[in-house]
Amino acid sequence: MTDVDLAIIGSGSGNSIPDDRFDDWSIAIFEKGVYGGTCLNVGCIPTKMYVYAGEVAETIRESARYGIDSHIDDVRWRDIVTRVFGRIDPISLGGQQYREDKCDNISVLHSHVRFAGTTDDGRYRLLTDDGDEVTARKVVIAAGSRSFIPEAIASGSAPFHTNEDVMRLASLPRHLVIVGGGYISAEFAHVFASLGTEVTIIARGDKLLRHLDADISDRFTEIASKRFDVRFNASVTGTKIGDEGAVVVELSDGSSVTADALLVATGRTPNGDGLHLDTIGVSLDDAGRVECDEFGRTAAQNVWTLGDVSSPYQLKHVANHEARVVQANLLRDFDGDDLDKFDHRFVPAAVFTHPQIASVGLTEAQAREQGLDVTVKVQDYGDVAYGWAMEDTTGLCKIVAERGTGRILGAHLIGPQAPTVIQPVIQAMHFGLDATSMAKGQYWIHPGMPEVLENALLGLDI
Ligand SMILES: Cc1cc2nc3c(=O)[nH]c(=O)nc-3n(C[C@H](O)[C@H](O)[C@H](O)COP(=O)(O)OP(=O)(O)OC[C@H]3O[C@@H](n4cnc5c(N)ncnc54)[C@H](O)[C@@H]3O)c2cc1C
Ligand SMILES: NC(=O)c1ccc[n+]([C@@H]2O[C@H](COP(=O)([O-])OP(=O)(O)OC[C@H]3O[C@@H](n4cnc5c(N)ncnc54)[C@H](O)[C@@H]3O)[C@@H](O)[C@H]2O)c1
Repeated sequence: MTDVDLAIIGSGSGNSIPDDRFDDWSIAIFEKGVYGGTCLNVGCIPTKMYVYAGEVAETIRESARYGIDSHIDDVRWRDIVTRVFGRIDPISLGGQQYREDKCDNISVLHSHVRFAGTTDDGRYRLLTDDGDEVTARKVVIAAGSRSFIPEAIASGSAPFHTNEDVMRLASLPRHLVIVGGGYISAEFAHVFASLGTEVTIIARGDKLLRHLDADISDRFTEIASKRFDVRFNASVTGTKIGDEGAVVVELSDGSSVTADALLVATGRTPNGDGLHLDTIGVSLDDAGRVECDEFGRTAAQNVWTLGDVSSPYQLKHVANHEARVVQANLLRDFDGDDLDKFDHRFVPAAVFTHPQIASVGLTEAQAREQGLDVTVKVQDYGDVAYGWAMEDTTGLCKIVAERGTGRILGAHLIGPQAPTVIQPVIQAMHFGLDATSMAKGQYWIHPGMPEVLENALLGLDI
């Protein structure tokens, strides 16, 4: 049995907690999977490397519009896979080796771990599947989330993929069917279609990216419906293996889709259910998240949590922010009155599909539901100089603000570089800058794409 000052469950954002302020703490990091967690290995980073390859392919395809004739000779899938993971795998391994070989105060245990109550002197008992027992004075639960697989697919006979393995397929599928109409679906549909795969999306509702502002989800749904075969209002009732190993996905309307591969992108389940949290008096909420307060404290003394396992926002920038808060709080008293708080006021998000999408704050519908006096301006990308130069016909920027005060309530963009273009609005909201001051109180580089923001702000009826 080993005794440590701090146990960290999960090497994603949890791995960023031990810095030099913790050099005299003994620390155990538990990781049952690949070191570095979801974002690095099977999430944000590799997906965006594929998205970039997809963007290059799309640029070539669209080049004739600008008087440049070009064509794609070949898509070397194996080389794309090698480029992506040839860069990522060494980073994961390097991070693991740094903790194992260079941090004398840290041990890494490569196993699933769970709680087993407390010792007589109040230390937390942690048992690994490998048979190790560790006791800890403080614990950080940073165990992330996993793909949710609908029962009809889990119990079907056809093989399926998730984000864990779809980026390492042996060859580029000719036809990919994706179940789900959210983030992961929108990003992978773009990637695979760009590289030449025929894509079918199975969506439960009548729109894609339904959680976004209606103008954005409507626009994306319209664009995606032209690019992919989208089956709306359809659920999967079963799967089977067809001729020559094909995947057959059976739908609630009696139809079926036959493809080479099936990708499941139907949300992510927090991993708190595998931790035996009842043994330390910590509960999961109705969504399966580890319950905590705004400081990251669970109901158990000196047990903290952060990221996908407990957060309503399954986003890396949120997990990282929460890790910084918990890191600062670990160095203080659990019951102190000087703890840092999670700041979830204006959490931005982006979907790296085509066109790119970014949003922050309230949708127009949410602002109206709150009874606010709302003013809205939708500005087309094509009406500002750079969007016009690109001959953009689909991009839009929507700003939602409060009439009278000019308080910015939300911003929603679909169009080239939307996740970059939106950043000044995120900053304005965080620092309390109103729409008029933001529009008129600074220069906007002409003819830069952020002029789409300037014009939207100026167009508000405040
Ligand atoms: C395909 C995809 C693309 C994404 N793209 C983006 C993006 O572009 N931008 C963005 O902001 N977010 C993105 N996300 C979300 C982002 O990856 C997550 O929000 C983030 O990685 C969560 O970090 P975390 O530290 O909470 O969990 P993780 O990084 O998942 O780390 C948790 C770790 O805990 C380990 N673990 C779990 N249970 C145990 C246990 N009992 N014992 C031992 N180890 C355990 C797991 O193996 C895992 O490695 C994406 C997610 C996916 C799936
Ligand atoms: N760019 C990014 O920041 C990024 C990219 C990818 C993933 N992520 C994170 O990962 C999370 C998970 O992504 P996701 O796309 O899996 O989830 P999601 O919540 O974005 O979308 C899930 C989709 O699956 C559908 N669905 C849910 N249950 C279903 C069922 N039983 N049968 C059929 N359809 C069902 C939903 O209606 C929805 O369309 C996201 O919520 C996001 O937080 C972020």
